[in-house]
Amino acid sequence: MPSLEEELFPSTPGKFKIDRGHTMNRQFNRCFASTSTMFLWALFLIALTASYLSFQSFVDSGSRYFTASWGGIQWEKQIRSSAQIHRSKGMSVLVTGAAGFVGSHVSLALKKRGDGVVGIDNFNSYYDPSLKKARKSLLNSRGIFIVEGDINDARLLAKLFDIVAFTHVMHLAAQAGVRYAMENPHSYVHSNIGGLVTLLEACKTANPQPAVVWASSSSVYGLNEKVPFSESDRTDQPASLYAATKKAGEEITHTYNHIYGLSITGLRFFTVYGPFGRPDMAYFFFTRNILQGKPITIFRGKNRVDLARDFTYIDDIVKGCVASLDTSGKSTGSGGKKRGPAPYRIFNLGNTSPVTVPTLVHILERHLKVKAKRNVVDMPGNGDVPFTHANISLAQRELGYKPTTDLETGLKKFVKWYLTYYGYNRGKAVH
Ligand SMILES: O=C(O)[C@H]1O[C@H](OP(=O)(O)OP(=O)(O)OC[C@H]2O[C@@H](n3ccc(=O)[nH]c3=O)[C@H](O)[C@@H]2O)[C@H](O)[C@@H](O)[C@H]1O
Repeated sequence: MPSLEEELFPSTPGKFKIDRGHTMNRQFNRCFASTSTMFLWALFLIALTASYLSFQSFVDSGSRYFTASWGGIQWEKQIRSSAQIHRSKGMSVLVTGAAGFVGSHVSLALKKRGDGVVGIDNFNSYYDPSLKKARKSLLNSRGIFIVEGDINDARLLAKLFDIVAFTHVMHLAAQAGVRYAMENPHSYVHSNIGGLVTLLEACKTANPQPAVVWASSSSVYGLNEKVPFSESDRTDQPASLYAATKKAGEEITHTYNHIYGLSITGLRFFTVYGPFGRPDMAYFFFTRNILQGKPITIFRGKNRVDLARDFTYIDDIVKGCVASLDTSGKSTGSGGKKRGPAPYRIFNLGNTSPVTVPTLVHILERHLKVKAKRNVVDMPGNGDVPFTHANISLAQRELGYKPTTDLETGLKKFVKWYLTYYGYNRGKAVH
């Protein structure tokens, strides 16, 4: 039997030099017995070549069609409408990670006061994407459009800056989570370093350049023992790859500020929690386990010392983010060239009152009215740090940042949201 290739390309040079025997020759002779058959074959080959070439150029010029669902007149219209500013001296902000925890809250706050907001999010499955879709629906209902795409997609970013002259970028897309970095180290490099550079390249090239405010992390303080943590403290002893990529982000943004005149503000968030939060964080999955009657594992530090975090409520973080955007100052570059010095700032956004993990569990038990099944173990060497504590005086001075929600109040709001969102059925959360 002739191969498919032989059937379609009977005149391929070389093919017919091979003597395939009598049967083959008979078929060949039958095929080309008349001129009209040959003509039809020629037409067929021309059509095949033409469609192959046009397919190739389609693939080359539009590989995005195979990887993402963006583009088109309707799509651009939605972006323009979402970016529209509805207050005087308002801004148009590109929010990366807009379907994420902090991203969705910041987007809503900006939109509420009349700023233009366009979101971008890749809706990855690091945690339940249905929660991200729910946040997206909420944002859509307030007139915020979220582009489904990746910050590593330079063509998409260029297109967005083509459509809208964003005045600001609120960069919150990242691979979060301290302990997951041991499982999937490359996802941290991909998002927190590769994605950041791709985004900064787009920002530096944009004309006008936007001011960039982005999420660093309290984890950059790593093994620093001087408390409370101040922005001028050592940050060269990260305890996890997550922390290392955030620290790298601070250095990378510095170079873009230095070379291209991008206005940069890095925000070191301290364990942010609240409604619509991240299910990979302890307060969130402790709640789920307590309601489901499952045990929770509480890590304990050296010499049986409790671990503590400067838990910071989402609304306080949002105020810090918005104030950072408002005070960011302008980028000075254009056409990829620096025209003068631009601001480079780093702020702690914490709560300034660390609470131990066992206390966090007590508060949850009280709000949930269910007793936790505790399993206390020594802190594994998984990237955790024993405590965090923010000095926020710089943010207070420069941004007017003043957190107002303590853990007791914040967790009460979280639990209320959790029970409304997931439901509560005799100790079983419905997921
Ligand atoms: O501020 C940040 O920059 C980071 O904050 C957050 O990290 P963390 O402060 O580590 O929060 P989270 O995981 O909720 O653990 C809280 C506490 O529970 C303890 N913990 C945790 C898990 C467990 O099973 N048991 C336990 O005791 C654990 O040892 C810890 O003491 C963000 O996730 C991270 O993305 C980053 O933004």
